[in-house]
Amino acid sequence: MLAKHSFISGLGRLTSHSPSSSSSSVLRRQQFLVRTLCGSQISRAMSSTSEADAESVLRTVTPSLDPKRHKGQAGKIAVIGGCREYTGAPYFAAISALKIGADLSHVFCTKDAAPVIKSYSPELIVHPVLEESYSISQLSEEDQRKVQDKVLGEVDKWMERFDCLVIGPGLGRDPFLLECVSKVMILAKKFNVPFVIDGDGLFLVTNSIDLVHSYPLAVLTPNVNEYKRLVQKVLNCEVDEQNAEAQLCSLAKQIGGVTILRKGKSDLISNGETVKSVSIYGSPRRCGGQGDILSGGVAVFLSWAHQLKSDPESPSENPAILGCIAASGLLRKAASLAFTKHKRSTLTSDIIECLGESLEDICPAS
Ligand SMILES: NC(=O)C1=CN([C@@H]2O[C@H](COP(=O)(O)OP(=O)(O)OC[C@H]3O[C@@H](n4cnc5c(N)ncnc54)[C@H](OP(=O)(O)O)[C@@H]3O)[C@@H](O)[C@H]2O)[C@@H](O)CC1
Ligand SMILES: Nc1ncnc2c1ncn2[C@@H]1O[C@H](COP(=O)(O)OP(=O)(O)OP(=O)(O)O)[C@@H](O)[C@H]1O
Ligand SMILES: [Mg+2]
Repeated sequence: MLAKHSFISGLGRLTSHSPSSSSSSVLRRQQFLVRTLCGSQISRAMSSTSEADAESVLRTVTPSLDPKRHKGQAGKIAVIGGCREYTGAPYFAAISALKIGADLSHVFCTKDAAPVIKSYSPELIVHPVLEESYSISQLSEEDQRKVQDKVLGEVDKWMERFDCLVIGPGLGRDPFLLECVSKVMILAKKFNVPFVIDGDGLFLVTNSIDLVHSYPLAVLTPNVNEYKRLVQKVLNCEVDEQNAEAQLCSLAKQIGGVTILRKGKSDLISNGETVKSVSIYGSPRRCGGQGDILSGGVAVFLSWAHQLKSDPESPSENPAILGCIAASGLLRKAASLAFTKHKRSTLTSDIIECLGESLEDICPAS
Protein backbone atom coordinates (compact mmCIF):
# COMPACT_ATOMS: atom_id res chain seq x y z
CA MET A 1 0.00 0.00 0.00
CA LEU A 2 2.92 2.30 0.85
CA ALA A 3 4.45 1.68 -2.55
CA LYS A 4 1.13 2.38 -4.23
CA HIS A 5 0.69 5.60 -2.27
CA SER A 6 4.16 6.94 -2.97
CA PHE A 7 3.98 5.97 -6.64
CA ILE A 8 0.69 7.75 -7.13
CA SER A 9 1.68 10.82 -5.12
CA GLY A 10 4.93 10.84 -7.13
CA LEU A 11 2.90 10.93 -10.30
CA GLY A 12 0.81 13.71 -8.79
CA ARG A 13 3.96 15.76 -8.12
CA LEU A 14 5.20 15.04 -11.60
CA THR A 15 1.99 16.19 -13.22
CA SER A 16 1.58 19.29 -11.07
CA HIS A 17 5.17 20.36 -11.75
CA SER A 18 4.92 19.75 -15.45
CA PRO A 19 4.93 22.96 -17.44
CA SER A 20 1.52 23.71 -18.86
CA SER A 21 3.03 23.41 -22.32
CA SER A 22 4.07 19.81 -21.64
CA SER A 23 2.54 17.23 -23.90
CA SER A 24 -1.07 16.53 -23.00
CA SER A 25 -0.61 12.96 -24.17
CA VAL A 26 1.99 12.43 -21.41
CA LEU A 27 -0.45 13.85 -18.89
CA ARG A 28 -3.25 11.66 -20.20
CA ARG A 29 -1.00 8.63 -19.94
CA GLN A 30 -0.12 9.41 -16.35
CA GLN A 31 -3.75 9.97 -15.48
CA PHE A 32 -4.65 6.75 -17.21
CA LEU A 33 -2.11 4.85 -15.11
CA VAL A 34 -3.35 6.38 -11.89
CA ARG A 35 -6.97 5.68 -12.82
CA THR A 36 -6.72 2.13 -14.03
CA LEU A 37 -3.88 0.51 -12.14
CA CYS A 38 -3.16 -0.06 -8.53
CA GLY A 39 0.42 0.72 -7.54
CA SER A 40 1.55 -2.83 -6.95
CA GLN A 41 0.33 -3.78 -10.40
CA ILE A 42 2.25 -0.98 -12.00
CA SER A 43 5.49 -1.84 -10.31
CA ARG A 44 5.06 -5.54 -11.05
CA ALA A 45 4.09 -4.94 -14.68
CA MET A 46 7.00 -2.60 -15.21
CA SER A 47 9.58 -4.75 -13.52
CA SER A 48 8.49 -8.14 -14.79
CA THR A 49 7.95 -7.37 -18.49
CA SER A 50 10.61 -9.28 -20.33
CA GLU A 51 11.30 -11.10 -23.54
CA ALA A 52 10.49 -14.76 -22.92
CA ASP A 53 12.96 -17.44 -23.88
CA ALA A 54 10.43 -19.06 -26.21
CA GLU A 55 12.76 -21.81 -27.42
CA SER A 56 13.52 -22.89 -23.88
CA VAL A 57 9.79 -22.90 -23.05
CA LEU A 58 9.13 -24.99 -26.16
CA ARG A 59 11.74 -27.51 -25.02
CA THR A 60 10.23 -27.61 -21.53
CA VAL A 61 6.59 -28.13 -22.44
CA THR A 62 6.88 -30.43 -25.47
CA PRO A 63 6.53 -34.03 -24.24
CA SER A 64 8.88 -36.75 -25.38
CA LEU A 65 7.47 -39.36 -27.76
CA ASP A 66 7.12 -42.11 -25.21
CA PRO A 67 6.06 -45.52 -26.64
CA LYS A 68 4.15 -46.21 -23.41
CA ARG A 69 1.69 -43.41 -24.12
CA HIS A 70 -1.58 -44.15 -25.86
CA LYS A 71 -3.62 -42.19 -28.39
CA GLY A 72 -5.12 -39.12 -26.81
CA GLN A 73 -2.46 -38.53 -24.18
CA ALA A 74 -0.69 -35.96 -26.34
CA GLY A 75 -3.85 -33.91 -26.53
CA LYS A 76 -7.45 -33.85 -27.73
CA ILE A 77 -8.40 -30.45 -29.07
CA ALA A 78 -11.75 -29.14 -30.32
CA VAL A 79 -12.28 -26.07 -32.46
CA ILE A 80 -15.71 -24.44 -32.26
CA GLY A 81 -15.98 -22.50 -35.50
CA GLY A 82 -16.72 -22.66 -39.19
CA CYS A 83 -19.79 -21.29 -40.91
CA ARG A 84 -21.00 -20.51 -44.45
CA GLU A 85 -18.46 -17.69 -44.94
CA TYR A 86 -15.43 -19.09 -43.17
CA THR A 87 -14.14 -22.62 -43.56
CA GLY A 88 -10.41 -21.85 -43.70
CA ALA A 89 -10.01 -20.50 -40.16
CA PRO A 90 -11.27 -23.55 -38.21
CA TYR A 91 -9.33 -25.83 -40.54
CA PHE A 92 -6.09 -23.88 -39.97
CA ALA A 93 -6.53 -24.00 -36.19
CA ALA A 94 -7.47 -27.69 -36.08
CA ILE A 95 -4.82 -28.97 -38.52
CA SER A 96 -2.12 -26.88 -36.80
CA ALA A 97 -2.97 -28.59 -33.52
CA LEU A 98 -2.33 -31.96 -35.18
CA LYS A 99 0.81 -30.83 -36.99
CA ILE A 100 2.27 -29.60 -33.69
CA GLY A 101 1.64 -32.95 -32.05
CA ALA A 102 -1.89 -33.30 -30.66
CA ASP A 103 -3.40 -36.75 -31.17
CA LEU A 104 -6.97 -35.79 -32.06
CA SER A 105 -8.48 -32.64 -33.44
CA HIS A 106 -12.23 -32.06 -33.68
CA VAL A 107 -14.17 -29.26 -35.37
CA PHE A 108 -17.74 -28.29 -34.36
CA CYS A 109 -19.15 -26.18 -37.18
CA THR A 110 -22.36 -25.47 -39.09
CA LYS A 111 -23.90 -28.02 -41.43
CA ASP A 112 -22.86 -26.05 -44.51
CA ALA A 113 -19.25 -25.75 -43.45
CA ALA A 114 -18.76 -29.38 -42.44
CA PRO A 115 -18.41 -31.09 -45.87
CA VAL A 116 -16.03 -28.36 -46.98
CA ILE A 117 -13.80 -28.72 -43.90
CA LYS A 118 -13.90 -32.51 -44.16
CA SER A 119 -12.76 -32.26 -47.76
CA TYR A 120 -9.66 -30.30 -46.74
CA SER A 121 -8.46 -33.12 -44.55
CA PRO A 122 -9.44 -36.64 -43.53
CA GLU A 123 -7.43 -36.16 -40.32
CA LEU A 124 -10.03 -33.93 -38.70
CA ILE A 125 -13.13 -35.17 -36.91
CA VAL A 126 -15.87 -32.82 -38.05
CA HIS A 127 -19.23 -32.42 -36.29
CA PRO A 128 -21.88 -30.57 -38.35
CA VAL A 129 -23.89 -29.45 -35.33
CA LEU A 130 -24.08 -25.65 -35.18
CA GLU A 131 -27.13 -23.83 -36.55
CA GLU A 132 -27.43 -20.29 -37.89
CA SER A 133 -30.55 -18.09 -37.72
CA TYR A 134 -31.48 -18.63 -41.37
CA SER A 135 -31.97 -22.36 -40.84
CA ILE A 136 -34.24 -21.99 -37.79
CA SER A 137 -36.05 -18.72 -38.52
CA GLN A 138 -39.26 -20.55 -39.54
CA LEU A 139 -39.43 -22.39 -36.22
CA SER A 140 -41.45 -21.39 -33.18
CA GLU A 141 -39.58 -20.11 -30.13
CA GLU A 142 -40.08 -23.43 -28.41
CA ASP A 143 -38.69 -25.37 -31.37
CA GLN A 144 -35.74 -22.97 -31.58
CA ARG A 145 -34.99 -23.77 -27.94
CA LYS A 146 -35.14 -27.47 -28.76
CA VAL A 147 -32.62 -26.93 -31.55
CA GLN A 148 -30.34 -25.11 -29.10
CA ASP A 149 -30.64 -27.95 -26.57
CA LYS A 150 -29.79 -30.44 -29.31
CA VAL A 151 -26.67 -28.48 -30.28
CA LEU A 152 -25.60 -28.34 -26.64
CA GLY A 153 -26.28 -32.04 -26.20
CA GLU A 154 -24.03 -32.83 -29.17
CA VAL A 155 -21.15 -30.85 -27.67
CA ASP A 156 -21.86 -32.00 -24.10
CA LYS A 157 -21.29 -35.66 -24.83
CA TRP A 158 -17.72 -34.88 -25.97
CA MET A 159 -16.81 -32.06 -23.62
CA GLU A 160 -15.11 -33.97 -20.80
CA ARG A 161 -12.76 -35.67 -23.25
CA PHE A 162 -11.22 -32.47 -24.53
CA ASP A 163 -8.00 -31.03 -23.13
CA CYS A 164 -8.71 -27.62 -24.60
CA LEU A 165 -11.23 -25.84 -26.84
CA VAL A 166 -10.49 -23.15 -29.40
CA ILE A 167 -13.63 -21.04 -29.66
CA GLY A 168 -14.15 -18.62 -32.51
CA PRO A 169 -12.02 -19.11 -35.63
CA GLY A 170 -14.43 -18.63 -38.54
CA LEU A 171 -17.44 -18.72 -36.23
CA GLY A 172 -19.20 -15.74 -37.83
CA ARG A 173 -21.50 -13.41 -35.92
CA ASP A 174 -24.91 -14.95 -36.32
CA PRO A 175 -26.89 -14.17 -33.12
CA PHE A 176 -28.51 -17.62 -32.76
CA LEU A 177 -25.20 -19.37 -33.29
CA LEU A 178 -23.39 -17.08 -30.83
CA GLU A 179 -26.06 -17.72 -28.19
CA CYS A 180 -25.45 -21.46 -28.53
CA VAL A 181 -21.71 -20.93 -28.30
CA SER A 182 -22.06 -18.87 -25.14
CA LYS A 183 -23.82 -21.90 -23.61
CA VAL A 184 -20.97 -24.11 -24.83
CA MET A 185 -18.59 -21.83 -22.92
CA ILE A 186 -20.66 -22.15 -19.76
CA LEU A 187 -20.56 -25.93 -20.21
CA ALA A 188 -16.77 -25.89 -20.66
CA LYS A 189 -16.40 -23.91 -17.44
CA LYS A 190 -18.58 -26.44 -15.61
CA PHE A 191 -16.19 -29.21 -16.65
CA ASN A 192 -13.09 -27.05 -16.07
CA VAL A 193 -12.01 -27.40 -19.68
CA PRO A 194 -9.54 -24.68 -20.71
CA PHE A 195 -10.44 -22.61 -23.75
CA VAL A 196 -8.75 -20.25 -26.17
CA ILE A 197 -11.02 -17.47 -27.46
CA ASP A 198 -10.16 -16.08 -30.88
CA GLY A 199 -11.76 -14.38 -33.89
CA ASP A 200 -15.54 -14.08 -33.59
CA GLY A 201 -15.37 -15.73 -30.18
CA LEU A 202 -13.76 -12.46 -29.07
CA PHE A 203 -16.63 -10.53 -30.62
CA LEU A 204 -18.99 -12.59 -28.45
CA VAL A 205 -16.92 -12.30 -25.29
CA THR A 206 -16.28 -8.57 -25.66
CA ASN A 207 -20.03 -8.04 -25.60
CA SER A 208 -20.59 -10.53 -22.73
CA ILE A 209 -17.43 -10.32 -20.65
CA ASP A 210 -19.02 -12.39 -17.85
CA LEU A 211 -18.57 -15.44 -20.04
CA VAL A 212 -14.84 -15.41 -19.28
CA HIS A 213 -14.53 -13.17 -16.24
CA SER A 214 -12.44 -14.79 -13.48
CA TYR A 215 -12.16 -18.09 -15.36
CA PRO A 216 -8.46 -18.88 -14.87
CA LEU A 217 -8.44 -21.39 -17.73
CA ALA A 218 -9.46 -18.81 -20.36
CA VAL A 219 -6.97 -17.47 -22.88
CA LEU A 220 -7.90 -14.60 -25.21
CA THR A 221 -5.85 -14.08 -28.38
CA PRO A 222 -6.92 -10.71 -29.84
CA ASN A 223 -5.49 -9.18 -33.01
CA VAL A 224 -5.21 -5.42 -33.39
CA ASN A 225 -8.96 -4.84 -33.98
CA GLU A 226 -10.11 -7.33 -31.40
CA TYR A 227 -7.76 -5.84 -28.80
CA LYS A 228 -9.00 -2.33 -29.49
CA ARG A 229 -12.60 -3.42 -28.95
CA LEU A 230 -11.70 -5.21 -25.71
CA VAL A 231 -9.83 -2.20 -24.30
CA GLN A 232 -12.67 0.16 -25.20
CA LYS A 233 -15.27 -2.09 -23.65
CA VAL A 234 -13.46 -3.19 -20.51
CA LEU A 235 -11.14 -0.29 -19.65
CA ASN A 236 -13.34 2.36 -21.19
CA CYS A 237 -10.41 4.07 -22.91
CA GLU A 238 -8.31 3.85 -26.08
CA VAL A 239 -5.30 1.60 -26.72
CA ASP A 240 -2.18 3.24 -25.28
CA GLU A 241 0.86 2.10 -27.24
CA GLN A 242 3.26 4.01 -24.96
CA ASN A 243 2.14 1.92 -21.97
CA ALA A 244 1.26 -1.24 -23.84
CA GLU A 245 2.48 -3.68 -21.17
CA ALA A 246 0.85 -1.91 -18.23
CA GLN A 247 -2.41 -1.56 -20.13
CA LEU A 248 -2.44 -5.22 -21.12
CA CYS A 249 -1.72 -6.20 -17.51
CA SER A 250 -4.56 -3.98 -16.34
CA LEU A 251 -6.94 -5.45 -18.92
CA ALA A 252 -6.15 -9.04 -17.88
CA LYS A 253 -6.56 -8.11 -14.22
CA GLN A 254 -9.85 -6.34 -14.92
CA ILE A 255 -11.20 -9.50 -16.58
CA GLY A 256 -10.40 -11.41 -13.40
CA GLY A 257 -6.97 -12.79 -14.26
CA VAL A 258 -7.61 -14.41 -17.62
CA THR A 259 -4.59 -14.77 -19.88
CA ILE A 260 -4.40 -12.44 -22.87
CA LEU A 261 -2.06 -12.85 -25.84
CA ARG A 262 -2.05 -9.55 -27.71
CA LYS A 263 -0.87 -10.30 -31.26
CA GLY A 264 1.34 -7.87 -33.14
CA LYS A 265 4.89 -7.05 -34.20
CA SER A 266 5.83 -8.47 -30.80
CA ASP A 267 3.33 -10.75 -29.13
CA LEU A 268 2.55 -9.59 -25.57
CA ILE A 269 1.20 -12.00 -22.98
CA SER A 270 -0.26 -11.23 -19.56
CA ASN A 271 -2.50 -12.71 -16.88
CA GLY A 272 -2.65 -9.55 -14.83
CA GLU A 273 0.35 -10.60 -12.75
CA THR A 274 3.19 -10.69 -15.23
CA VAL A 275 3.82 -9.53 -18.80
CA LYS A 276 5.98 -11.45 -21.27
CA SER A 277 6.83 -10.65 -24.85
CA VAL A 278 7.80 -12.86 -27.78
CA SER A 279 9.62 -11.07 -30.59
CA ILE A 280 11.87 -13.72 -32.08
CA TYR A 281 11.68 -14.66 -35.77
CA GLY A 282 8.45 -13.60 -37.51
CA SER A 283 7.72 -12.72 -41.09
CA PRO A 284 6.82 -9.55 -42.97
CA ARG A 285 3.95 -11.38 -44.72
CA ARG A 286 0.58 -10.66 -43.11
CA CYS A 287 -1.58 -13.21 -44.95
CA GLY A 288 -4.82 -14.11 -43.17
CA GLY A 289 -4.92 -17.26 -41.09
CA GLN A 290 -1.72 -16.91 -39.04
CA GLY A 291 -3.76 -16.09 -35.95
CA ASP A 292 -5.71 -19.30 -36.49
CA ILE A 293 -2.48 -21.33 -36.47
CA LEU A 294 -1.57 -19.55 -33.25
CA SER A 295 -4.87 -20.36 -31.52
CA GLY A 296 -4.55 -24.07 -32.38
CA GLY A 297 -0.96 -23.96 -31.13
CA VAL A 298 -1.87 -22.29 -27.85
CA ALA A 299 -4.45 -25.03 -27.21
CA VAL A 300 -1.86 -27.79 -27.66
CA PHE A 301 0.99 -26.22 -25.71
CA LEU A 302 -1.35 -25.13 -22.92
CA SER A 303 -2.60 -28.74 -22.62
CA TRP A 304 0.98 -30.00 -22.49
CA ALA A 305 1.92 -27.38 -19.91
CA HIS A 306 -1.06 -28.46 -17.77
CA GLN A 307 0.14 -32.07 -17.93
CA LEU A 308 3.54 -30.93 -16.66
CA LYS A 309 1.96 -29.65 -13.46
CA SER A 310 1.92 -33.17 -12.01
CA ASP A 311 5.71 -33.28 -12.37
CA PRO A 312 7.39 -32.07 -9.15
CA GLU A 313 10.12 -30.44 -11.23
CA SER A 314 7.64 -28.58 -13.42
CA PRO A 315 8.20 -24.87 -14.07
CA SER A 316 6.42 -22.55 -11.66
CA GLU A 317 5.05 -20.40 -14.48
CA ASN A 318 1.32 -20.54 -15.19
CA PRO A 319 0.53 -23.18 -17.90
CA ALA A 320 -1.52 -20.70 -19.93
CA ILE A 321 1.40 -18.26 -20.07
CA LEU A 322 3.77 -21.08 -21.04
CA GLY A 323 1.33 -22.25 -23.73
CA CYS A 324 1.11 -18.76 -25.21
CA ILE A 325 4.87 -18.25 -25.23
CA ALA A 326 5.50 -21.65 -26.86
CA ALA A 327 2.81 -21.20 -29.52
CA SER A 328 3.93 -17.69 -30.37
CA GLY A 329 7.60 -18.71 -30.65
CA LEU A 330 6.78 -21.68 -32.85
CA LEU A 331 4.38 -19.80 -35.15
CA ARG A 332 6.91 -17.01 -35.61
CA LYS A 333 9.70 -19.47 -36.41
CA ALA A 334 7.50 -21.35 -38.90
CA ALA A 335 6.41 -18.07 -40.51
CA SER A 336 10.03 -17.00 -40.85
CA LEU A 337 11.03 -20.33 -42.38
CA ALA A 338 8.07 -20.28 -44.81
CA PHE A 339 9.02 -16.76 -45.81
CA THR A 340 12.60 -17.75 -46.67
CA LYS A 341 11.14 -20.39 -48.99
CA HIS A 342 8.19 -18.56 -50.53
CA LYS A 343 8.84 -14.84 -50.05
CA ARG A 344 5.87 -12.71 -51.15
CA SER A 345 3.78 -15.72 -52.10
CA THR A 346 3.92 -17.18 -48.56
CA LEU A 347 0.48 -18.44 -47.54
CA THR A 348 -0.86 -19.76 -44.26
CA SER A 349 -0.74 -23.32 -45.65
CA ASP A 350 3.00 -22.84 -46.28
CA ILE A 351 3.48 -21.79 -42.66
CA ILE A 352 1.56 -24.86 -41.46
CA GLU A 353 3.88 -27.02 -43.55
CA CYS A 354 6.83 -25.49 -41.68
CA LEU A 355 5.48 -26.15 -38.16
CA GLY A 356 6.99 -29.65 -37.93
CA GLU A 357 10.43 -28.64 -39.19
CA SER A 358 10.49 -25.62 -36.88
CA LEU A 359 9.58 -27.64 -33.78
CA GLU A 360 12.02 -30.37 -34.77
CA ASP A 361 14.79 -27.80 -35.01
CA ILE A 362 14.13 -26.67 -31.41
CA CYS A 363 13.31 -30.00 -29.77
CA PRO A 364 14.12 -33.01 -31.93
CA ALA A 365 11.74 -35.97 -31.71
CA SER A 366 14.58 -38.40 -30.97
N1 LIG B 1 -9.51 -18.17 -44.47
C1 LIG B 1 -10.39 -17.94 -43.50
O1 LIG B 1 -11.44 -18.56 -43.40
C2 LIG B 1 -10.09 -16.91 -42.47
C3 LIG B 1 -11.11 -16.46 -41.66
N2 LIG B 1 -10.89 -15.63 -40.63
C4 LIG B 1 -12.03 -15.39 -39.76
O2 LIG B 1 -12.66 -14.21 -40.18
C5 LIG B 1 -13.45 -13.71 -39.10
C6 LIG B 1 -13.15 -12.24 -38.90
O3 LIG B 1 -11.79 -12.12 -38.50
P1 LIG B 1 -10.89 -10.87 -38.89
O4 LIG B 1 -9.51 -11.20 -38.50
O5 LIG B 1 -11.13 -10.45 -40.30
O6 LIG B 1 -11.52 -9.85 -37.87
P2 LIG B 1 -11.19 -8.34 -37.61
O7 LIG B 1 -9.74 -8.07 -37.81
O8 LIG B 1 -11.77 -7.97 -36.32
O9 LIG B 1 -12.09 -7.69 -38.74
C7 LIG B 1 -11.57 -6.98 -39.82
C8 LIG B 1 -12.68 -6.06 -40.26
O10 LIG B 1 -13.81 -6.81 -40.71
C9 LIG B 1 -14.98 -6.49 -39.95
N3 LIG B 1 -15.72 -7.71 -39.71
C10 LIG B 1 -15.22 -8.92 -39.40
N4 LIG B 1 -16.19 -9.84 -39.35
C11 LIG B 1 -17.36 -9.18 -39.61
C12 LIG B 1 -18.73 -9.57 -39.69
N5 LIG B 1 -19.12 -10.86 -39.53
N6 LIG B 1 -19.66 -8.63 -39.94
C13 LIG B 1 -19.29 -7.35 -40.12
N7 LIG B 1 -18.00 -6.92 -40.07
C14 LIG B 1 -17.06 -7.83 -39.82
C15 LIG B 1 -14.47 -5.85 -38.68
O11 LIG B 1 -15.41 -4.88 -38.29
P3 LIG B 1 -15.65 -4.49 -36.75
O12 LIG B 1 -15.77 -5.77 -36.00
O13 LIG B 1 -14.47 -3.73 -36.33
O14 LIG B 1 -16.91 -3.76 -36.74
C16 LIG B 1 -13.18 -5.21 -39.11
O15 LIG B 1 -13.38 -3.92 -39.62
C17 LIG B 1 -13.06 -14.54 -37.87
O16 LIG B 1 -14.00 -15.57 -37.69
C18 LIG B 1 -11.75 -15.13 -38.29
O17 LIG B 1 -11.44 -16.32 -37.57
C19 LIG B 1 -9.56 -15.13 -40.32
O18 LIG B 1 -9.08 -15.98 -39.30
C20 LIG B 1 -8.66 -15.15 -41.54
C21 LIG B 1 -8.69 -16.41 -42.32
N1 LIG C 1 3.32 -6.50 -37.52
C1 LIG C 1 3.73 -7.75 -37.31
N2 LIG C 1 5.03 -8.10 -37.46
C2 LIG C 1 5.44 -9.35 -37.25
N3 LIG C 1 4.62 -10.35 -36.86
C3 LIG C 1 3.33 -10.06 -36.69
C4 LIG C 1 2.81 -8.75 -36.90
N4 LIG C 1 1.49 -8.78 -36.64
C5 LIG C 1 1.20 -10.04 -36.31
N5 LIG C 1 2.29 -10.81 -36.34
C6 LIG C 1 2.39 -12.25 -36.05
O1 LIG C 1 1.31 -12.92 -36.66
C7 LIG C 1 0.56 -13.65 -35.71
C8 LIG C 1 -0.90 -13.54 -36.05
O2 LIG C 1 -1.31 -12.21 -35.79
P1 LIG C 1 -2.43 -11.47 -36.63
O3 LIG C 1 -2.52 -10.10 -36.10
O4 LIG C 1 -2.18 -11.66 -38.08
O5 LIG C 1 -3.69 -12.34 -36.17
P2 LIG C 1 -5.14 -12.38 -36.81
O6 LIG C 1 -5.48 -11.07 -37.45
O7 LIG C 1 -6.05 -12.90 -35.78
O8 LIG C 1 -4.94 -13.48 -37.92
P3 LIG C 1 -6.07 -14.26 -38.73
O9 LIG C 1 -5.94 -13.77 -40.12
O10 LIG C 1 -5.74 -15.70 -38.56
O11 LIG C 1 -7.39 -13.93 -38.11
C9 LIG C 1 0.94 -13.04 -34.35
O12 LIG C 1 0.95 -14.00 -33.34
C10 LIG C 1 2.33 -12.48 -34.57
O13 LIG C 1 3.30 -13.40 -34.17
MG1 LIG D 1 -7.93 -13.83 -36.15
